[in-house]
Amino acid sequence: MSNHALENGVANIKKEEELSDMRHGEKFSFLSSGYSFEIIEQMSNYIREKSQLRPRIAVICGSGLGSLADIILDSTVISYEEIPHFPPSTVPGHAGELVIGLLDGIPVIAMKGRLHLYEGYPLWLCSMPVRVMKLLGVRQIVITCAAGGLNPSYKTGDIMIIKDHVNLQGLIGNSPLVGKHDERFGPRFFPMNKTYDSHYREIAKRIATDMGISDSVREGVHVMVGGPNYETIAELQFLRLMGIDSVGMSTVHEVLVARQCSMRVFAFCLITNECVTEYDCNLEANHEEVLQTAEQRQETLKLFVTKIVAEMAKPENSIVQPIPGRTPGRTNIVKHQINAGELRALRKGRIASTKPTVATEQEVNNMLDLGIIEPSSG
Ligand SMILES: O=P(O)(O)O[C@@H]1C[C@H](O)[C@@H](CO)O1
Ligand SMILES: Nc1nc2[nH]cnc2c(=O)[nH]1
Repeated sequence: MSNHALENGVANIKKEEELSDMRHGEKFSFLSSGYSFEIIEQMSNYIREKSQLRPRIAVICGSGLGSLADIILDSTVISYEEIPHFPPSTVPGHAGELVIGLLDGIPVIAMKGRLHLYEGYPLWLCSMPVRVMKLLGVRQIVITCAAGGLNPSYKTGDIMIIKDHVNLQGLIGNSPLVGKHDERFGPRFFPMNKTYDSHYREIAKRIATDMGISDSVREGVHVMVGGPNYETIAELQFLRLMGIDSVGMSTVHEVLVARQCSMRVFAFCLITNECVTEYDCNLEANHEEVLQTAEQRQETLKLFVTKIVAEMAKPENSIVQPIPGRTPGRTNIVKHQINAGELRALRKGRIASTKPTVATEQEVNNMLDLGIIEPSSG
C-alpha cells in the first residue's frame, strides 16, 4: 500500500486503482469488505513463519495499554510495518507491534496497538487483524480499550466489562462487514445477542473479587464513536439516554469480525476519564489523561488480564461453538477436501496429530469451528 493512500485515507475512492489488488477484483466494488481471503492468508503465513507458537488466545491492547504485552515472555515481536499489506499504527500509545509469546506459560498473540477509523482506515481495515489472527488459529479474544465513563457512577480508573454495545456506525450502514461476502470468514447473517461471552464475564467478576478490586469493576454497555474528537455535551446526553455507559473510538468493529468467525469474546474498557455532561464544568477530555490513567492502572490490568487468560485457556473454558448462520450445506471454510475415511477418523477423535496427511492444522481448526469434531482433552 503506498504511503500516499495511507495519508489520504484508504477509503478515498480516488485511490481505487491502488486498492484494486487488495479487494475482490471487482473494479466498482467500493463498499468492499476488504482484503480477500488469500491476502489475509498471506499475512498470516508471514506471521506463522516468525514464531513456532500457535496461540488460541489473542489480546488487543487499547490506548496506553500496550504494557499488557510487556509481560509476555519468550516473545517474537513483529512490527505492523513489516507485515505485507498491514497498515502502520499512527496514534501515541499504540506501538504497532504484534507480540507472540507466553503469558504465564500460555501461548498468546497480542496486538500492541490497534487501527482506528479516525486514522483514515475504513472499518474493514481496522478489524482485518482479527481475521489474520483467526487464520493463525486464534479462537478466543480479549479486547481492551480506553473509554470515557458516561455512567455517572463510574470513576476514572474503573474497569468496565463490556456486556453489550450499540453499534452506532453499523446502525447507519458503516460496518466492517459490508461488501462482497466470503463465507470462509463466517456467515453473512449472524446473531449478536450472545456476543460478550457471559461465562467469561462471570470469570472476570470472580477474578476481580479475588483480587480485591470488585469495587472498581463495572459491567456495562459500550458505544464506539468515530472520533478523533471527544464528544459534545449534547452528544453525551443523547448517548446516555440510549443507555450507554462507556464511550470509545474502537472495539465494536473488532468484536463484530471476531464473532462472525466464531471467536469467543471477552472485552473491557479502562475508564480513563469521566465524560463531562454539564455545561458549567471546566474539565475537558484529553489524550494525555487517557494515557496517564492507563499507566496508573497498568499493574492491576496486567494481573487481571493474566488471570483471565489463564482461565480462558482451561479446556472447559476454551470450547468454541460455531456461530449460527452458515449457509446450509456449505462447508467451503474447509479449504482442502478430506476424504470420507479421514473424516471418520477425525470424528472418532483419532487425530494423533495435525499431520498434513490426515488434515492440516487449519482444517482441524475449521472443523472444530463447524462442530464436525470436538476438541479432545488429551
Ligand atoms: O484504542 P483505544 O480505543 O483504546 O483508544 C481510545 C480511543 C482513542 O484512540 C483514544 C482517545 O484518547 O483512546
Ligand atoms: N469517544 C471517546 N473515546 C475515549 N477514549 C478515552 N476517553 C474517551 C472519551 O471520553 N470519548
